[in-house]
Amino acid sequence: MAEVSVIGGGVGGMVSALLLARSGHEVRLFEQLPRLGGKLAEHRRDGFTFSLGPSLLTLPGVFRELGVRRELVELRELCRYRFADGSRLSAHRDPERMAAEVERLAPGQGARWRAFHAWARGCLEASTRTFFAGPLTRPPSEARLSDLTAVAPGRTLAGLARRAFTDRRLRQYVARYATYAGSNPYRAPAALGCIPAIEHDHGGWYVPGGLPTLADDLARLLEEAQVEVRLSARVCEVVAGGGRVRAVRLADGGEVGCEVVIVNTDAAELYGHLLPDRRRLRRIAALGPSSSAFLLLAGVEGRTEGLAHHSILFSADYRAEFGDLFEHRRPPRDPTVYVGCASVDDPSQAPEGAEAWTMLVNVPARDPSRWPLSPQAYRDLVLERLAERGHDLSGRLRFVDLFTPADLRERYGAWGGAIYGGAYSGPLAPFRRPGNRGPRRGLYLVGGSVHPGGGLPLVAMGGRIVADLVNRDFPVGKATS
Ligand SMILES: Cc1cc2nc3c(=O)[nH]c(=O)nc-3n(C[C@H](O)[C@H](O)[C@H](O)COP(=O)(O)OP(=O)(O)OC[C@H]3O[C@@H](n4cnc5c(N)ncnc54)[C@H](O)[C@@H]3O)c2cc1C
Repeated sequence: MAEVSVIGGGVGGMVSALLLARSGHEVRLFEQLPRLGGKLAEHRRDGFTFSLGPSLLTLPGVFRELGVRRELVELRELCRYRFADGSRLSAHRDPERMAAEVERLAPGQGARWRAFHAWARGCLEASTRTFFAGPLTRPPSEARLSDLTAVAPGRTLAGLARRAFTDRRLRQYVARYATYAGSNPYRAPAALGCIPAIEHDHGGWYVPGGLPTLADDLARLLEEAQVEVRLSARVCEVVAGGGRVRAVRLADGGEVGCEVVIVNTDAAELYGHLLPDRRRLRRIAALGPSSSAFLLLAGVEGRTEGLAHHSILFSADYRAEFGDLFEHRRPPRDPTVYVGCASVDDPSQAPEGAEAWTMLVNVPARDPSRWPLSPQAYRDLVLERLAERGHDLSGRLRFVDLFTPADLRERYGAWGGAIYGGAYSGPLAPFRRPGNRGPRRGLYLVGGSVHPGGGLPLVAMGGRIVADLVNRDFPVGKATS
């Protein structure tokens, strides 16, 4: 049995704390904010509720296995896409309906979508046996030689899209999945193309009451497992000596001794401040930050005919958009806009006769004070683009609250406001991100900035990987000195 300190109450931190407490360790979790959940958070105003983070849940089985029993709503339409030429594509969950919809949009491409889906499924199966299965320190026992080729090594996601489809719009649809990892499709590995198989084979889900209620479920499970949760408790140092961790030091001056420290803050925050390590920090910097988000949270008067729960309104030139994001590091002049409206499926999210709209634009992980235009001016640009693409909200806005990269950085300690730590840039990027074991005995990392990556299911899988590592290194029932 070990005394375990978890720094950060995001999903990765909560899952590892839960599993280790269930294994019999003594677990304390320190969260700097007054609530658990990290980026899984909400914003409320005047009867409207908005998610500040996740809006789509995938692979819900990962949470059910932990004991989350909440009823979920499966979305039959995963997302509605609108392309710059005005054409639309409804991404149906059911693969056959999706293939028919692709054929309707672009005759001749339905069969190509089936082939692409079969490839994505193979890639997902290979990734599940290998990449998601463990800490990557040794080949997983289930791995097969063919898994190496199943993930299309050496190809970018945009390259994969070019091979899969001859229609420009469908290439944009595939490339879009890089943004699930905050990355540039023209640099990100093709393996991210497995995400459509996650959505079409396992579904996309909504959590009634809003996705952030999942954090409340996990908090209840932590209480049952007798994890000691300390809120508004910022850790400012990991104390190490003799090659192992010894304690965590709190900003209020207190120190708590422990044999195991699990870091759920960004890896850059660990190596930059909590346990400075310039070499490891340089390695993270070399990845370049993943993208951040600019959110417009709007209380909208009236109901919008035919609005989907999730919509993507694409830009005209994806290459230029990602050039703005990752090369010029400025908010895209012609951004793709995500519109989420949970009140389509859940009336509790907005007052009667109104809608809660979350509009998300990918922006660089950079302080808005260094943008070429102010957040207010960019807000107006986004609303203009939206109006051009068929959603004119003028006269319907009760309010628009903004959430910027500076908020992501200040609230959660996210590196420059990056959502997922380092970007997936280059074919080997997934293997160059920080691993789950730290450079001292008893030090582990979990969460969106480390292996296996960000997004709710992956950070939860990371929590399990880290709990397994700790259980192996500090078996319950054995002295661990
Ligand atoms: C706008 C947006 C949209 C997203 N959409 C989706 C989606 O649709 N689907 C999906 O699956 N995922 C989505 N994600 C990603 C998902 O939210 C994250 O990958 C996941 O929640 C991150 O979990 P984590 O374990 O890395 O912890 P985080 O959420 O990063 O939490 C880390 C915690 O550590 C705390 N902390 C930091 N430093 C300290 C310290 N020194 N002491 C104590 N506590 C500290 C922070 O306050 C925070 O609570 C989205 C994220 C964002 C921002």
